[in-house]
Amino acid sequence: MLEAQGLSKRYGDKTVVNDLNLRLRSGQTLGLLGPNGAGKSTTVAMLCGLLKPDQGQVLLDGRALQGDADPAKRRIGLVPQELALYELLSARANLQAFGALYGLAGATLAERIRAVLEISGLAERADERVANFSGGMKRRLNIACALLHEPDVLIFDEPTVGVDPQSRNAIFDTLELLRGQGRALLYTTHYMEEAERLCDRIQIVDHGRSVAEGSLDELLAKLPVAAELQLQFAEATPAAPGLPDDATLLALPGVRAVHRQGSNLKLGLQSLDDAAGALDALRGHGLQQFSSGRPSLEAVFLALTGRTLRD
Ligand SMILES: Nc1ncnc2c1ncn2[C@@H]1O[C@H](COP(=O)(O)OP(=O)(O)OP(=O)(O)O)[C@@H](O)[C@H]1O
Repeated sequence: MLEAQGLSKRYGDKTVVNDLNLRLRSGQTLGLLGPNGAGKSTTVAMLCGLLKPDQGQVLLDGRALQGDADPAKRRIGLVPQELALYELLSARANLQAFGALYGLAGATLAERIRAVLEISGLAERADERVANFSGGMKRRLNIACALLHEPDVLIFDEPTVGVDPQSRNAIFDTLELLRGQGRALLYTTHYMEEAERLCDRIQIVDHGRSVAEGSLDELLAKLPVAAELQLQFAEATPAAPGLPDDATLLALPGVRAVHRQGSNLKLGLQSLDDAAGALDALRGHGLQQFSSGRPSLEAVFLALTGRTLRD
């Protein structure tokens, strides 16, 4: 539905978005996952026509968007990272103001306000001043504003930053509802757990470039290991008494990678079945706890960029 082709943006001599392609499909959530400063918000601004790309174009159903004044932009809803609300007005008055901006009025606007208050779980607080709302409630109202004009494409720029768990779950429910309605969703985040949980497809960006795109299973299939064993020791692992060195660990059946960080040791395994043998070799030595399972997106990011998402 919404497609970006070869988007690039430079600030001075720094290229912050570099030849980026992406595609949003109806009834699907695409996660744009990358560390702080990867270029996600800049990409979002270009997708919405708020920022002119230096190169590339944005297509909506195959037709190129012509910047900020293009009427087709009405089909796109943006939930910006920065809250854009009138603190001294009530939630309802905020929605009336945003609805008027979209050209909604009268009974249509009243019905849309009722519907989005319901979706965002704010119906009972509709007539309270926004200044009295928690951070999570403000976020939910921010989302409600973007839903007023029933856009086909919805873009969420890190909507859960600084949000309490209850509001975060309400936001996730809203995303699932919108996806079920056949809308195309883009969700930017630097929380890989959110990308894993919410997104049908995930595009990993780093330094403005797309480094991988696919479903979670497709991305995990890029890894040389199919499972991980994580162990925590009482002391930093180089000092733990008698703990085997990397070469010894790599000689164990199915062990393909060893990563040490502080008192944590992580083994990449060919299969989950190899976890028991590796664990036997590591018992004692001050082992405090362990867990095993399939690798996370973090492992994909590390394998592709040599860094962790939180570096
Ligand atoms: N107007 C601007 N002028 C100069 N540099 C900018 C401007 N806007 C963004 N940048 C730089 O571009 C890079 C990408 O920023 P952007 O906000 O797109 O990243 P992001 O992935 O959204 O990060 P975050 O998760 O922290 O919001 C950063 O290095 C940022 O400092």
